[in-house]
Amino acid sequence: MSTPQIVVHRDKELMAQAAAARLITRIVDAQAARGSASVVLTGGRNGNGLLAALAEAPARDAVDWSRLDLWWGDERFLPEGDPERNATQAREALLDAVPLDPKRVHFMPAADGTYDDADAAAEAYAAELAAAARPEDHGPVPAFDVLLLGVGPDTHVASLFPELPGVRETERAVVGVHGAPKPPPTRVSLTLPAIRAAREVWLLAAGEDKAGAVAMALSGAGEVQAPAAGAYGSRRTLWLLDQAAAARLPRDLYPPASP
Ligand SMILES: O=C(O)[C@H](O)[C@@H](O)[C@H](O)[C@H](O)COP(=O)(O)O
Repeated sequence: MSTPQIVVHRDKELMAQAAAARLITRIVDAQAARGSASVVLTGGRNGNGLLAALAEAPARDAVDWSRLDLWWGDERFLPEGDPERNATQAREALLDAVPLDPKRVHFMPAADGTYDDADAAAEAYAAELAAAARPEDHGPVPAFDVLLLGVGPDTHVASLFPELPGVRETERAVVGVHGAPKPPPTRVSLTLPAIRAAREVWLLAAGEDKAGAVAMALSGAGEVQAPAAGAYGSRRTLWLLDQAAAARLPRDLYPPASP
């Protein structure tokens, strides 16, 4: 478990641009060290804002897109191409604009009849993750280089909501989620143990409606009540915030924001 580091940016646009620059560097470094890199994407405005900023970043061509594995932290269990699917939004923000290897883009299953329900889809995704894990990963999912998470105003991350069964899961890597308070209600999500297999976990939050959630998760709350508190990487846990989302954090937790 790594102690959270907090970085506060002036506003959400700067936060997205700085996170995109940071992600480019991390991918390039991982590709230089090991030949490829793996990133887990999140849904939501801030995750998509990061992808859109990456699409605009001049340094994006430093990434070898054909040697990047992409996974998802969660997905809304809807038909392929639905505008509310995280995959559809990620395609629009970035993925359709860069030369990825389709074999390395691991979409979560869609509600297209292949799987009976979100639980069966979750099981299939867990099998895909297990097949990609190498012995040195020491577990049923790969040791992702960077796993991105948006933080909800109720402290949810991926589709792990406070007090729902998903956040209590300790065995399975992926679960079907039913009755999510954020629509749509049926989803597929990585669990906390799968999230914690990542080398680096980056949590993104912007806006005043996130200030309470950020303060709660970083002030010692339990992960069942505050799922974001249980999201950390084996080497690094980074909270990337704008000033509004950081407003209720004790000032001694982070250095002043850039002007
Ligand atoms: O499928 C989803 O909705 C997400 O993966 C979810 O966990 C999201 O990241 C948070 O709700 C934050 O969303 P915002 O960045 O839009 O606030």
